[in-house]
Amino acid sequence: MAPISIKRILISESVDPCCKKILQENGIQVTEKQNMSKDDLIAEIKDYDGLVVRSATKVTADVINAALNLKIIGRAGTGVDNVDVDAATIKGIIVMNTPSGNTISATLLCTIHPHVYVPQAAMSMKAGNWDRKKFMGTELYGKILGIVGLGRIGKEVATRMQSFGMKTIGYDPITPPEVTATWGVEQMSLEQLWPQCDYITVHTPLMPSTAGLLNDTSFAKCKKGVKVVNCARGGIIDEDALLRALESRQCGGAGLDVFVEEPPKNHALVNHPNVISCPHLGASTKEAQARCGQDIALQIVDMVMGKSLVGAVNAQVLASTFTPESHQWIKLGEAIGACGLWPCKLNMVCCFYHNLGDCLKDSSAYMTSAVMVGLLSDGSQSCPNLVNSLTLAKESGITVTRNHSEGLTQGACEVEISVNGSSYRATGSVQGGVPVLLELNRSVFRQPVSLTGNLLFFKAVASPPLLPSVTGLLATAGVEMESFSAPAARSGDQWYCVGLSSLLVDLGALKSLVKAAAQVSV
Ligand SMILES: NC(=O)c1ccc[n+]([C@@H]2O[C@H](COP(=O)([O-])OP(=O)(O)OC[C@H]3O[C@@H](n4cnc5c(N)ncnc54)[C@H](O)[C@@H]3O)[C@@H](O)[C@H]2O)c1
Ligand SMILES: O=C(O)[C@H](O)COP(=O)(O)O
Repeated sequence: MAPISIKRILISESVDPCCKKILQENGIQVTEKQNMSKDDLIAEIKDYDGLVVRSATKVTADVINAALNLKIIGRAGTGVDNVDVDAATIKGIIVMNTPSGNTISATLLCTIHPHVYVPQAAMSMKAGNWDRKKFMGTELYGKILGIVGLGRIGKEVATRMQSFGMKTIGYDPITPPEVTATWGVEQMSLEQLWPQCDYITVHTPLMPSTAGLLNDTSFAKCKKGVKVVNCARGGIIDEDALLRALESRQCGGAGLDVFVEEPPKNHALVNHPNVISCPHLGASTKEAQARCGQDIALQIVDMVMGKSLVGAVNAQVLASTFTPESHQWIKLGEAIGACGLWPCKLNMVCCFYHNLGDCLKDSSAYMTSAVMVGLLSDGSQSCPNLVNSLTLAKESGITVTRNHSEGLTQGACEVEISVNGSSYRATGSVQGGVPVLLELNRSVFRQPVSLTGNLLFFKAVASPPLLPSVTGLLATAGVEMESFSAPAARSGDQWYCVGLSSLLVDLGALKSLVKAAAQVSV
């Protein structure tokens, strides 16, 4: 990827000092200013190329639009729900997080469970009491824990709670049941899960599909006295419904680290005797903060040097494609009303899913090879946000099957996408930190194709004059061919990939030579 010039960064929250140090050592000026009001931030942000935040800074569209030079928003932590990712993407601003930095700390907090009333007992003793009857707890041994969201934290919570003798069941729309079975979590539908649980803990991001996941209706399906934990994001458990359930004793207790409004103005939940709460402390350990601070600084430095783009939850992808059925060239960017810029979310793959899903479904447009490119660029197991992308894909009616089976080359991932009854398949892997495409719709490339830069994919009948014809055509369009990746097979319809100096303004120029085409800028 091309280097990005970042000269000045604003850190607007308490981020570990190593972050500032690493950035400065790499020639970036750093200003730290905490507790800014929205207006202060809007006035301040104008001068910076980068912004580093935690969860308290609300990086709204107003802030983003006031930023004249902003190129990167770094989240030293996991959740990016405080950043308007769409607004950033539309302005071409990369949003990146450090998704693994605080996993263990967050896990720690939610496993310190309200099974005994330790905080209340401690307060009572500080008040000079010795009350051994009041604080009767319950064992975890033999109890059933329902884990909603089986990603990084969900997995760590499961394995720890199993060590207390709990049976762990769960639900996740993306992490496959056979995967969670290997770490002892039996998956089932939420309908089946609610009535079985003695405890429920949620570990999903806050998204429209997870807001109010536990609500009046789901509480009613739970065992009387169920205990719940929310160390993920305020609002995943509906706060009003939780209060009602606590008051009716349908819910026997809650452990809350996060709130819809932080700090909460309404203290009804915090003050409830069966609630243990913390002021969003899931990531508040020295180790987690050091990791997140270091990770975000190094990720930014790597991006500035053009080495790699790690942790980006959005990426600017310009793509267009050709629909062979209608024999019409369409620019999908325009189809989704974004002038060729895909307003993607949670990795470029997600833009294909989330924003294109409806477009593809409704227009029965040809599923683009670009989709697969997007997938493969995130296709490695190391891609932390893939699960979220896949969630959104599913919501858009696109089925994605990922296969890391033994039949594949070491470390390779095969992706099959079904939409509108058609399937498309690609195989790729990550080599030297760079995602590569190995095979596209049965065209096996002679050399792995690096999925970086401006790429044109096209399907054409293999023939010796193809390369000179394409080169000539590109030259006429004022675009240089920087690389050419051909398939191993030399006959029939094959997929090719060409690295371009810039994307073609109009893919239609290729119409006379190719049967299908798509271009992306990664
Ligand atoms: N309290 C804290 O300080 C703290 C610290 C770290 C993370 N968090 C929060 O925890 C969340 C989870 O973190 P993670 O690192 O485990 O993320 P993750 O991306 O590894 O896992 C999230 C999981 O949720 C699943 N999911 C998405 N939609 C779902 C749905 N509708 N139902 C069930 N599952 C669904 C995803 O498929 C994924 O497996 C973060 O998004 C963040 O908001 C809080
Ligand atoms: O999503 C996260 O990483 C956690 O909620 C931590 O947020 P914080 O960095 O504001 O503590």
